[in-house]
Amino acid sequence: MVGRRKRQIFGGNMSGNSIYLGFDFSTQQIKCVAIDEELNFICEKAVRFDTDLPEFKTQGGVHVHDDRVTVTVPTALWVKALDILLFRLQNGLFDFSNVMGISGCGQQHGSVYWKKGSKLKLNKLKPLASLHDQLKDGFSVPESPIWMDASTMTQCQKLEESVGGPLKLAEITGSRAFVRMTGEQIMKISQNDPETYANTERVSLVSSFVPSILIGDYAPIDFSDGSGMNLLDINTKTWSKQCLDACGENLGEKLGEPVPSPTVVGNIHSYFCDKYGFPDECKIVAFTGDNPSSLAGLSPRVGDVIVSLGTSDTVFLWMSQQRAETEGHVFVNPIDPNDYMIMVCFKNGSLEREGIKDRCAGSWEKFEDMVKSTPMGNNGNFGLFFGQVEVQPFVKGTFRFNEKNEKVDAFPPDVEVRAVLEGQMIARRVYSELRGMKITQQTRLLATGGASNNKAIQQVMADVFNAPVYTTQIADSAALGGCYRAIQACTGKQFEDVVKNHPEPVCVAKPTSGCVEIYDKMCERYRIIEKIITEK
Ligand SMILES: Nc1ncnc2c1ncn2[C@@H]1O[C@H](COP(=O)(O)OP(=O)(O)O)[C@@H](O)[C@H]1O
Ligand SMILES: O=C(CO)[C@@H](O)[C@H](O)COP(=O)(O)O
Repeated sequence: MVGRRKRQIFGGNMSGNSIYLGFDFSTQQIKCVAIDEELNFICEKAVRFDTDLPEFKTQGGVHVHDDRVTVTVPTALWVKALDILLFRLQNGLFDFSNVMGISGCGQQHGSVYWKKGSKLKLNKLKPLASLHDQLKDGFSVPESPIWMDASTMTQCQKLEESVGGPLKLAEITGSRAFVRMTGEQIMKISQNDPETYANTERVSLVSSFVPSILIGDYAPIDFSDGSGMNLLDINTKTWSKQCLDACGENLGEKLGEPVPSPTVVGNIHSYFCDKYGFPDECKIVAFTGDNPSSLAGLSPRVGDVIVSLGTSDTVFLWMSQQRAETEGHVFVNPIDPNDYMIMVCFKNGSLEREGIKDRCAGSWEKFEDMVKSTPMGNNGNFGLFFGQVEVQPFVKGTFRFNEKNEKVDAFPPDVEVRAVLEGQMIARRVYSELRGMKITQQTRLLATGGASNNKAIQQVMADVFNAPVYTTQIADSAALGGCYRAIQACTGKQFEDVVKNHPEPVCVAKPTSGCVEIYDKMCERYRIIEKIITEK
């Protein structure tokens, strides 16, 4: 929630102030938050892929292919979801006529392949037909590869070799090669299906695909989400020729020029004015990645560390300097392109917790009680749960060790629920520390995402990191970040001025006495266990 939630009803903008919308196209759903320039909350709406769009047959928002490593989303699903979301807002009597700016974000790394001729389709959108009917045949690759995909090991190797190794690639693009990165995904298509690649006139990220529909033309990729592609030189903020050449012929032309994140990319297309009542002058601001957008939506203080618990778990912070590492990622900062954002990402987040909740507890309430009933350190039991191949370590499977460090096949339910939380948070801490994160007396952990209001998760996080956990009332900081960034770019205000009414986060969990000794040792143990399971 932003400011005081004084106007929760649609059409609540009685003052006639300018309204700003923030969209979040994340893994399991799309969301929209509306606020005014003073940051008063107006409304929010969501469309969930599995339940609201069952015809696309997604599970957890995605299609996992038979090989278990290819993971995609039908591009047309996102197109249909956008119309449904706007229709739901309209049906709730939301008045679009004061919307002066829109921005937002998309799940990172996912790519969209526009077929030759699609630019014209975008230009000519007509309000009498749906977006889906007009655009569904506009994609040369109908299933967009997304961040959960792990099918590009060969391409990772090739890209690293082509620039002189993993560290060199990290120096140029902010990350060594990772299977989910967009450059590697594009390389796979250009190698395996050159005809389809040649028939593609534009490659968008999820984050540049949505504003392309909104302006009815190809919208540029922003520097911050562009940093998650292994293609952008984060030092010069231009595409790296070496990387482009390794990934596909004429790739620069298919990507278009990247832009700073706070850039107005065009006015809204008449389709949206005629159908929903947006004003002609409504500006569309470049969208960015969902994690960079959360950085904006949480408006952190120096030293704050953000822990996002969505489908993926990520840990990130704002940095004014960066150093290349083979762990984690450096992105160009979404608010100030001269600064950076440092991040580590874990694929097995909410879906692993949810599976164990279903199997061992039945409800989140029971899950919380079970975690509370077990001691910090779980009496020496340690578990790592990788239902999908993890980002780091690059491993799949379930690994349970008892207090004698013997491998066991199962834990009692209450041990299992604590084990998943401790194993996850310890891995998040170890990798954040490898990436240079330092917890000091001043550090606040700002928790966000679907799982961030779970009391047990908050407490385990506070104990493992030895830092207090804070939340804000709107858990969807990514969509909110879209609103803030829209105000920043549309009004030309400094970001600090935009967020001056941003509500102070509230402390929800403090470290328990004795946590340091327990979890410092468990972090050491994690490193040993990780070696054992990766060597195997
Ligand atoms: N009370 C809860 N405790 C823990 N996790 C929860 C709770 N409520 C929802 N979640 C988790 O939140 C996840 C969705 O988070 P969200 O940030 O909305 O995802 P995304 O943005 O990736 O689509 C779900 O997969 C679910 O497991
Ligand atoms: O791959 C990454 C970040 O590098 C993921 O964090 C995606 O950006 C998906 O985000 P959520 O849907 O889990 O928020």
